[in-house]
Parts: sequence; C-alpha cells; structure tokens
Amino acid sequence: MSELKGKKISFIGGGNMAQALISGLLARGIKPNDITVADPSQDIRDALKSQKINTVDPTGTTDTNNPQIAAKTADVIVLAVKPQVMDKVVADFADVLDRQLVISVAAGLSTDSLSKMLGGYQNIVRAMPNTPAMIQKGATGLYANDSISETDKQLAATLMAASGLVSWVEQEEQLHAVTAVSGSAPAYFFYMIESMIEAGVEQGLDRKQAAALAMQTALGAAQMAITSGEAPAELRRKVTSPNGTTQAAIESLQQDDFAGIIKKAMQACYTRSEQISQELAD
Ligand SMILES: NC(=O)C1=CN([C@@H]2O[C@H](COP(=O)(O)OP(=O)(O)OC[C@H]3O[C@@H](n4cnc5c(N)ncnc54)[C@H](O)[C@@H]3O)[C@@H](O)[C@H]2O)C=CC1
Ligand SMILES: O=C(O)[C@@H]1CCC=N1
Repeated sequence: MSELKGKKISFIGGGNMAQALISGLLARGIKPNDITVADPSQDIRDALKSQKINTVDPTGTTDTNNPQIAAKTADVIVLAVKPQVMDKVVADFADVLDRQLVISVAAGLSTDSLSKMLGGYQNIVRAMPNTPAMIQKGATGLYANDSISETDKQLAATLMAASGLVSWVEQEEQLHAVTAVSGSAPAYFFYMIESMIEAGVEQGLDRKQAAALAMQTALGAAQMAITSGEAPAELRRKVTSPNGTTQAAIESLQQDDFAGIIKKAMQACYTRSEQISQELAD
C-alpha cells in the first residue's frame, strides 16, 4: 500500500463498483479523509459521509462543491459512472487534468474514446474489476498503453489490489474477455446458486437450509480450486464415483451442453462489451 500512502483518490460516481473498491481501500488502511466521491445521489453521499469520506455534489456550482474540486485535488481519479454517461460527466472537469492518473472501470469504453472525451488527456489506465471487491475477493483485469509510466502502472495495480487479485492484459481488446471471465461473472455464479436453492426447495429442503448448503458448497469448491493445486477437471473427477450420483448429475449437464451454454453466455458478454466500445467510439 506504500504507493498509495498520502495520495488523494477521487471517485467520479459512488455507486456499486465505487463502493466495492472503496471498502477495499478502507480495509487496507487508506484514510477516509484521503478519499473524495462525486455523486449526484444525496443518499449515496450521506452514506459515504457517515464513513468520514469527503463528498461533492457534481451538480453543485459553489467553490467547494462542484465536480472540478474532486478532480483538481486528486492524485488518482477513478471513473466509476456508466459508460453511456461518461462523456457528459467528464466534460465538467476534463480541463483541470494536468498530472492525475485516471483509472476507468467503465465496461467497453476504450482508452482512445476516453482520451477524446478528456480533451486528449493520455494518462489513463483501464480496469475491469468485479463486485466481490466489496469483501476484498475481487478480480481485476488492467490495461495500460505504452505511454503510461511504470510508477503510474504500479499505482493503479496497488489501488485495485486493495480489493483482491489483479492481472494485466497486453492488448486492450483482451478486456472484453476479462469482462466475460470475471467482470460480469459473479452474476453467473449467483444465478447458479439461485437455481440450486430453488431446486433444493423443490426437492424438499427448507429454503434457508438449501441456501446455506449451496453457498457453502460454492465457497468450498472455489477455495479448493484455488488452493489444491489440482485442475478443476481433476477435482470434479474426485467427486464423481463411477455410476454414482454425481455422474448422473454431470451426464445430465453434458446432455444439455452445459459447457456450450456457458460459452454462449460469455460470448454474448464479450460481444456486448465490443458493441459498447463501438457505440461510444461513434
Ligand atoms: N457493477 C459491476 O459489477 C461492475 C461495474 N463496472 C463498471 O462500473 C461503472 C459503474 O457501474 P455501477 O457502479 O455498477 O453503477 P451504479 O449505477 O451503481 O453507479 C453509477 C453511479 O454514477 C453516479 N452518477 C451519475 N451521474 C454522475 C455524475 N455526473 N457525476 C458523478 N456521478 C454520477 C450515479 O448516481 C451512480 O451512483 C460502469 O461503467 C460499469 O461498466 C465494472 C465492473 C463491474
Ligand atoms: O453489466 C455491466 O455492464 C457491468 C460491467 C461488468 C459488470 N457489470
């Protein structure tokens, strides 16, 4: 965390993703007073203020309460608004940028498009995090072009690492795949858990009991996959007794082309990320 010590970090947008990243920073000992969040929602600002985080209203116009304040005073600016509103949002403060590192978490929005929105400003790193950042179990893909200094790359990596694992990609296009593999992926696992709970209830379990068993199993499986040193396919094999219950379940999944279903969903995610890039470049 030494790279972040004393650095002023401003979030433009204080919604789900910003709050997830902020909780990681606070958990790593970053002082709330070094964090500023600009968000038009009074409720969000009140919740952040109660954690002693500085807030500004981006619709404000006074000297101490306007979007430029959050940008001007920052060493690092994290852009965490929806990609579709980014151009309008950054137009309010683009002209105060001179040295700040800008980290964009917006899905699909390319560094080229963002740089244009920022009047040609180049010091941009793109990040694709995910919401488990909220409990410091996030996974973030990072991309920086060749013009970004090693110091700023390290700063970006340290900031995102406060929330979990970070992994650099060489090509910006690879962030579409990161979005499919980890950015959007918590939702796939939640959907799997939801579906298992429903099926467990139909099979006669109490809802709370089915939820507890399904969630603990998801946690245990993920932790084993990470720590055992064995490939997921091998771990699966060890659950599957010949002609037993697991084999029956896996064969049913295979008959319904489980792998193909996942591949198709991830392709839809990738394609939507590409489309957003295209829409915002036009
Ligand atoms: N939610 C997720 O799992 C992930 C989201 N992202 C990216 O993070 C970004 C934010 O997404 P979420 O946090 O999910 O959305 P969100 O809707 O929870 O947060 C967006 C926030 O922007 C605020 N906002 C709107 N206009 C503003 C302005 N002029 N100035 C400052 N703030 C303004 C809204 O009030 C809202 O609180 C998106 O670009 C998304 O692609 C990236 C990875 C994962
Ligand atoms: O659904 C979305 O567009 C955002 C980006 C990745 C996760 N949530």
